[in-house]
Amino acid sequence: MTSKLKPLIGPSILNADLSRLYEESQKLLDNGADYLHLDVMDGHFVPNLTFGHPVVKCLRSKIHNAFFETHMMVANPLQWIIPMAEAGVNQYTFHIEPISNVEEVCRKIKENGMKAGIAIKPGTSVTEIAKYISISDMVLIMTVEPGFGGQKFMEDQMQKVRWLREHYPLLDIEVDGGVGPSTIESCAAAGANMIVSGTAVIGAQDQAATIKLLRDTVQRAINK
Ligand SMILES: O=C(CO)[C@H](O)[C@H](O)COP(=O)(O)O
Ligand SMILES: [Fe+2]
Repeated sequence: MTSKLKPLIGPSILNADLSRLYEESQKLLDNGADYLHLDVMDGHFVPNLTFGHPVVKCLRSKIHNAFFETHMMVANPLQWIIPMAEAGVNQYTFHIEPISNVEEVCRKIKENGMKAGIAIKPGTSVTEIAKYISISDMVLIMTVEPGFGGQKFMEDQMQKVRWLREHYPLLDIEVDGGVGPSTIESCAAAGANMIVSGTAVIGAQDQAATIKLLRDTVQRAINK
């Protein structure tokens, strides 16, 4: 069967040496990353703080061509759309849990030239997000509680990925949290095609080989 689904690997720089954000990001791209997953936390939606649009803008000034996804773990996603678009973000992925205006947020993201990704935490049902698929470009199923890198992969979230893939054969489905060589088979078999991997890629002896392994595993599952 031919399919338009592509395996895409987007390393997260959350657990990298952020004093060397540009060097670490460029190294990931040189080692085969398809996009960069930039974790933005506001200390409200999640109990942690990372960085915001000023830092993304600085990174964009040094890396011109790569696809930037910001994973917005923020209480008010509407607030940061214009600053992130101006900073050069390509895809703005936000959580539906804290808001009731998902349609408005998706519309504004697109009006500002970005793709709209919608995300759910482990405790949120997949049916909650399914109603917004037609107005979004991608769905992110979190496989850890958002807030910190280096946590254990939650296998029970794969039922959501399976359900989505069954109902939406060509949807871009992303998984994020605890994903690496030991958990990629499960993600790929369930139907995820966009793979965020932080600790496993950043800490790998051979980043290029690890990224390739993740991509090849997803490609094999797509080919089945
Ligand atoms: O959104 C996140 C945490 O909220 C990160 O993207 C995620 O945790 C990636 O890091 P790791 O692969 O180390 O789990
Ligand atoms: Fe993330």
